[in-house]
Amino acid sequence: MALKDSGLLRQAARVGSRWIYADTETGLAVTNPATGELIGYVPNLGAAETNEAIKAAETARHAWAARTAKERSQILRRWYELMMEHQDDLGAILTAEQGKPLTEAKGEITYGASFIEWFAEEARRAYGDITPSHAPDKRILTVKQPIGVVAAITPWNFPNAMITRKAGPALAAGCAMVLKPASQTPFSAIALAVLADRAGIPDGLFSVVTGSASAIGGVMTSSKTVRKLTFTGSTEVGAMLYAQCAPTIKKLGLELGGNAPFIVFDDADLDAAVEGAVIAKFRNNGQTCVCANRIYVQAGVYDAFAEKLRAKVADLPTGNGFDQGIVFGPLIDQAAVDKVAEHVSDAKAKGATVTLGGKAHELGGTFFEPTILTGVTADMAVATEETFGPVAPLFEFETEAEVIEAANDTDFGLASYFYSRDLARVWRVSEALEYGMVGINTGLISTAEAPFGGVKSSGLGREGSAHGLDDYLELKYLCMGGLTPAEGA
Ligand SMILES: NC(=O)C1=CN([C@@H]2O[C@H](COP(=O)(O)OP(=O)(O)OC[C@H]3O[C@@H](n4cnc5c(N)ncnc54)[C@H](OP(=O)(O)O)[C@@H]3O)[C@@H](O)[C@H]2O)C=CC1
Ligand SMILES: O=C(O)CCCC(=O)O
Repeated sequence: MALKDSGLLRQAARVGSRWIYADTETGLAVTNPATGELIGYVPNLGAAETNEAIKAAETARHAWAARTAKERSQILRRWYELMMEHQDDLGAILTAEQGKPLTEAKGEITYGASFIEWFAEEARRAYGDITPSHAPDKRILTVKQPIGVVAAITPWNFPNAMITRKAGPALAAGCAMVLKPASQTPFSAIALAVLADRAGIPDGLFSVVTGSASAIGGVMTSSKTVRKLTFTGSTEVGAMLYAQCAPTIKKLGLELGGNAPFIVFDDADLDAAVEGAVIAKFRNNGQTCVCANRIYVQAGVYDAFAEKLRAKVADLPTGNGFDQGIVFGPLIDQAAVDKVAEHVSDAKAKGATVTLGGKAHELGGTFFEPTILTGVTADMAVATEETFGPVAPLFEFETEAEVIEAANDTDFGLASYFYSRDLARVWRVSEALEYGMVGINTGLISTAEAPFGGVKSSGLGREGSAHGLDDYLELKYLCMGGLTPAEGA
């Protein structure tokens, strides 16, 4: 891969103060999902190296937390600037290992960098407070302190931004982080560690350990030194990690699966709803936890919406993410293709109609045709399971009450969306949806300024926004006694 700065593609893991290089015999191969070509190797590390990284983090964190918030802020700011300076190379590495089109990959770098920028600013705002006291000789103070060593496990769908959304607040708060990136996309994480070094982030403060998920995760979850685990990925693995963390009573941040409803009411601006559905459904080829998974359209506009969406999506090209103008890249792997194909065939078998796509793409590999299904009903797998692929299932509904009940009838509660121009309905529906996030007349809700997170099986905690910093801080209450009341009081 031709990069402007070839040092960013490093076939090595960052463990404490050292880089451990991969060899081709024992290393893990990383391939391009669009072509199957080998990109390189990362070391296959396990328990010993994870312990080493945790120890280094525990050592590094004290001096880091003792710096002024402004000093931490300036170093994080430098990290952000380096990410932006190297946006082209970081985008190219991301497209090579993840598959998303280059423009979208560079967009993810801007998005990822924005978390470092935001938390560089928030570092200086970890305010405590003073509460009116219950006794004349006492004062009640609250201070916020860094939680300590944080372990992070991140997925392949956003190989940059899901890391910075965690590392930004952790380091801003004064914590140290040990990260295990997804095995399919480790080079984006490693490039971040290279830039962290260049930005002056001290040794041990941000380790990237590649290798066996169960060995690394086992040490992270059982370590008494690790005080918080932050994870983005499947609900199944998240629940397992939650259980593994129980004996050491860690704080947990879990960003898990979703089953987002996208509701179009009769009174919606239909063209805007179609634009929003394209973004909410097909961003990253349907491989995000906030992707619209169920599209509910009111009976009066169902046919018109279905046709407008079909016409719009039919024009969007699929191919290698490095080719000009591509909108849909490959899916991450064959398992993803199989799941998408299963959901389509299950829906067809139960009576749905395929109005666009519906099968593996003629390009072969892990490419799948963007697909639209009409006549979809609640008994189909697409209604209850996250497809994580480019399938838009359109359900028809009659009343607001009916669609709210259907939208909430799921174990998940991450993102939801609806389109309406009726102000009273906007409030009613916003309040009735049992979700952590609601997009109202928009299909794109993600930004560093907003609290990202879910309820129910979609997880715990919030990332981004001012609340995102609090997830890496502990509240400490200071009760100051023995204060002599003023004479005569
Ligand atoms: N909420 C979200 O954003 C995401 C949701 N998903 C959902 O999950 C499905 C499966 O995707 P998948 O990539 O397998 O997601 P996983 O949850 O398996 O992977 C996410 C991360 O967890 C790690 N991991 C896996 N098993 C363990 C373990 N036993 N202990 C510690 N860490 C572990 C993975 O490591 P490794 O890569 O080494 O296996 C990866 O870093 C998708 O189809 C989608 O539905 C997937 C990705 C993101
Ligand atoms: O899929 C995810 O895990 C996160 C979605 C990306 C975003 O919108 O921030």
